[in-house]
Amino acid sequence: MRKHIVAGNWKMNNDLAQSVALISDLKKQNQTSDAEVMIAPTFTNLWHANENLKDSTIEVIAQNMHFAKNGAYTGEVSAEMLKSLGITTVILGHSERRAYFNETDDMLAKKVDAALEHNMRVIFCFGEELADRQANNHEAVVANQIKNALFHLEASAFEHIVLAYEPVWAIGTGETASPEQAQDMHQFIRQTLNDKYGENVANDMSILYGGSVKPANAKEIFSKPDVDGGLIGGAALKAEDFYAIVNAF
Ligand SMILES: O=C(CO)COP(=O)(O)O
Repeated sequence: MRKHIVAGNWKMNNDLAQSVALISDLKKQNQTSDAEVMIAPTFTNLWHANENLKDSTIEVIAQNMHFAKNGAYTGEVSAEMLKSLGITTVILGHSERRAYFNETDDMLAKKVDAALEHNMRVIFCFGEELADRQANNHEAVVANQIKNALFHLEASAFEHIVLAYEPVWAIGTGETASPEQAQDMHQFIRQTLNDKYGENVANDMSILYGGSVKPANAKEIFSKPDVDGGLIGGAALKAEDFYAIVNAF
């Protein structure tokens, strides 16, 4: 079902003490919007974060996982391991994973399959680079990222998927897509889903925008009809800023 979602991606930030402090600050915030709220701490902080937020309205989610059940994959974490902590949602395909850790569409398709096999929800990220947009190729790039990793799935699988459009040129740069650019792309994404799976899948899909969302610009971005929420990086590291965004709906 389509809903408002605001998810904080902590990336590789916050050691244990900082994470404990931020969670304590988050618990003091007041939510006035209907958004579903999530935070994605590092693997090392998942257990305590989840224990601390069990009775709260904040869901603790993972930033990544491997596609295999277990085995000789040094440094990796599986769906079963996440689920053993009570984590049932995972971010997959973030542009930093694609750029710095060579994650390909094929690999992401396997990760999506593994997450769904374990009854997990996936926040699937994609987005074009600056050169793609300058070459007016952004829609084709995004359509391919979605098709290559997700279009082998049956329509029913999309109930467990949230999409996150994050233009690479807007991540951590302070430069956001304009609300109109976000809306245009989100509409295109919904149309792409419609063409393949029909109206129900397209209309029910929650599509998040990510890339320099801040308290000052969240309201305008979230006011667009095809923007269902945000994936927040830098501004998710301060409880007040994060909740200003959560409450921007
Ligand atoms: O990559 C992002 C969230 O996943 C966005 O990061 P920033 O909000 O820091 O630009």
